[in-house]
Amino acid sequence: MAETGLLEMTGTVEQIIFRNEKNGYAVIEINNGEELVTAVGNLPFVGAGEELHVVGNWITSQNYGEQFHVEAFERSKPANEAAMLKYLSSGAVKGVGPSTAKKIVELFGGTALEVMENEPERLCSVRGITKPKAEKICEEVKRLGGIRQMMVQLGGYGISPEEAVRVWKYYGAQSVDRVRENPYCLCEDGVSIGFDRADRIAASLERPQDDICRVRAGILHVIKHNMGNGHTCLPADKLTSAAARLLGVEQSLTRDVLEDLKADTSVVACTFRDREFVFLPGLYRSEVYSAERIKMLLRFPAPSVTGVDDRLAEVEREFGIQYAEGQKQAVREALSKGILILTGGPGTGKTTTLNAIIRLLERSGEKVLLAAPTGRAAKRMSELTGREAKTIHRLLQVEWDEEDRPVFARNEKNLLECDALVIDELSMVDTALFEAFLRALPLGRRLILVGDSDQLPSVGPGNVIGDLIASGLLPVVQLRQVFRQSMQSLIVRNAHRIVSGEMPELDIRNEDFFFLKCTVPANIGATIVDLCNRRLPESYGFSSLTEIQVLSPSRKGELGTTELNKKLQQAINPPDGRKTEIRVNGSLFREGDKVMQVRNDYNLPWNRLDGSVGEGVFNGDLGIIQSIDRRASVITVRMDDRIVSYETETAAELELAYAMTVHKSQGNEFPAVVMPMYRGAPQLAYRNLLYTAVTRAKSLLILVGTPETVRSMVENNRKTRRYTGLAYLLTGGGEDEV
Ligand SMILES: Nc1ncnc2c1ncn2[C@@H]1O[C@H](COP(=O)(O)OP(=O)(O)OP(=O)(O)O)[C@@H](O)[C@H]1O
Repeated sequence: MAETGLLEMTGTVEQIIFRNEKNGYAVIEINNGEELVTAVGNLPFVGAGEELHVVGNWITSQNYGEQFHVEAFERSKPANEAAMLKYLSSGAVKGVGPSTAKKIVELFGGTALEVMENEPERLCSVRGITKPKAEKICEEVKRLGGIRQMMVQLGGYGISPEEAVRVWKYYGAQSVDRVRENPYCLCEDGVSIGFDRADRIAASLERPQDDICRVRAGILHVIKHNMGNGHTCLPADKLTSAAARLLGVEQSLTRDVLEDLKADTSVVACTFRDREFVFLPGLYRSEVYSAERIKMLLRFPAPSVTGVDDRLAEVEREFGIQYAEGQKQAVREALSKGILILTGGPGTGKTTTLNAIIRLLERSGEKVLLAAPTGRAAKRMSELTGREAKTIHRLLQVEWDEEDRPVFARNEKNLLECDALVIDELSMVDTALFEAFLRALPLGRRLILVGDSDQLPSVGPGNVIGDLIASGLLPVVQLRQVFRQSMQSLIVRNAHRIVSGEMPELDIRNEDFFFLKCTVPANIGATIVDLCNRRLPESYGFSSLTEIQVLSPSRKGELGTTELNKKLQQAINPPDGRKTEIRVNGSLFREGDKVMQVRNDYNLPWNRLDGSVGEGVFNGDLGIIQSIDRRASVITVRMDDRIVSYETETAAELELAYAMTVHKSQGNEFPAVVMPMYRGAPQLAYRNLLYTAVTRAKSLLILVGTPETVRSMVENNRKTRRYTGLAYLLTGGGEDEV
């Protein structure tokens, strides 16, 4: 069982010190006959009294000293009467408490488990155990036995105990049979073991390459993989050829199997302009719903507000501002039409325009709701409009089902109570979220969508803002004029140059945009670290932790966020005997580190310093690690005025955040941004990415690297092409469901 370099040990589990029920992580004490050993690792369903054979390594914990880190384990039933009593008293078998355990072991000794499993009627001789109770106990023991056996058997296929728990939840007692029959059942959404691993298991079972189950799973894998890249669908020809390449089979076979997938509605196909596109059913329904709902909103618009020009003149006087013609046009459209898309680059006055729109709508008695896709964007919207703005999820009163999928309490049956809904940062809204708020918006209400269509598209699948504009069906006002006040900023001027394909000015030395030429990657990294750790705090007074943000196009490589984070952590928050550290999923966290939440977790509880409590931490939320409790594996993070505790499982949602990818930075703004400019992955060297990075900086932007990299990004106008259906479905361009 042991692999090279690993140690083995056998003993009885004395007690469970800590256990995470969800992922099986546990801290236990093992008596190996000589001493009590603390062991940590993935030990699902392990109970006190069980005999364990563990394989792993000794590790030294700063707080707890030597611990045995378990990589793998095997278990056997409690070996003697004492172990049996310990096992049954521990509550491992539901319905059996310590006093019942004592009575059972007194009667049946070391054979208690066999009796419980095979002769439940004999249990009735124990006082207090009725026949139905005995049957229940028997079922529970069988279930536990089944889980153990399943874990051992699936372990033989390289499936970890944690993954085996997911398989069990999905397939129950049939788990092993299902995997043997069709290893690709592991790719189902609820199990989520990747296609590659399922394929290796299938190969070990000598399943042929052209096995239909394999081809089906391969096609679905290609679609899901592309969804991860933002597509909601794929052209059928591209899909079948990519799947054929992946699987090493003829395209004629993937074409045939695609027909089967269509026939049993595992996928949906649609023809747009003579080309067939393939969707997963959920995304197809989502785009169709959104297109139909938009058409309905256009057909049943909100009532027009009259006399806009006079009212606007009043607002101009109040705000002490002269609105430009484009802005006036936007206000007129917003008040006279049911839907408006307001778009424009930085400093073109979108927010200033929005403020007039909100003021005028409120004056005519409309109730206006404001929302944005991320917590940060909502916060910024609140600050700039002086009104409450929520995340879209919060607005729709999200809850999460067992599979962690969002379920919105606000929907077509429980509509939003408002006259107008304003959504900011539309470029970050993906297909599913767009559908969600359209479902909750009553007909006859106003919808104002604001965003910059040149920003990077949403992380999730879809190209909502692009498709809505491209459809030509909705009123769009594009603001182009940059106001003098904003023009003073070289960041804004250069952002506009970049978006129109011109080289930004790199030689100006006394404004807010600097370019530091550096041609060797190691020097670029060192310069960035020095800027963040010393030069910018000294010269500008920026805080390294909270005000300076390093952005990089990529996670990988010498100048990717992973490497930069290590270097920045070492410089800004170096190891210190007084600071506790912990390693989670290979990442080292230390007290005082800057971290980021990397996915939306609406159930994560927090408390404020003023004692108020709530839940929900969002993708992109930044914080500082306040304390680390290694024994309980808890990391406590302060995010603005909220304190959030992460346990081992949720800590996987944290990453170091001295550096973050440009994609992750969307919707955020930082006082100072520093970014490497060095040739990297060509698919990440493009104009929108540079534009998005530059527009994240409020007061200072420093690019470090080669002008050639800047040039190649500016010149590469490869708009990230996304295959989506919304624009076609809106224009009804001859779509035809197959
Ligand atoms: N009509 C106007 N006259 C004078 N100044 C204006 C006008 N409209 C906007 N501004 C000023 O231009 C600057 C940028 O405006 P605003 O913040 O509304 O732009 P934005 O498009 O929302 O920018 P960003 O996308 O960067 O947030 C602000 O300082 C604002 O006061």
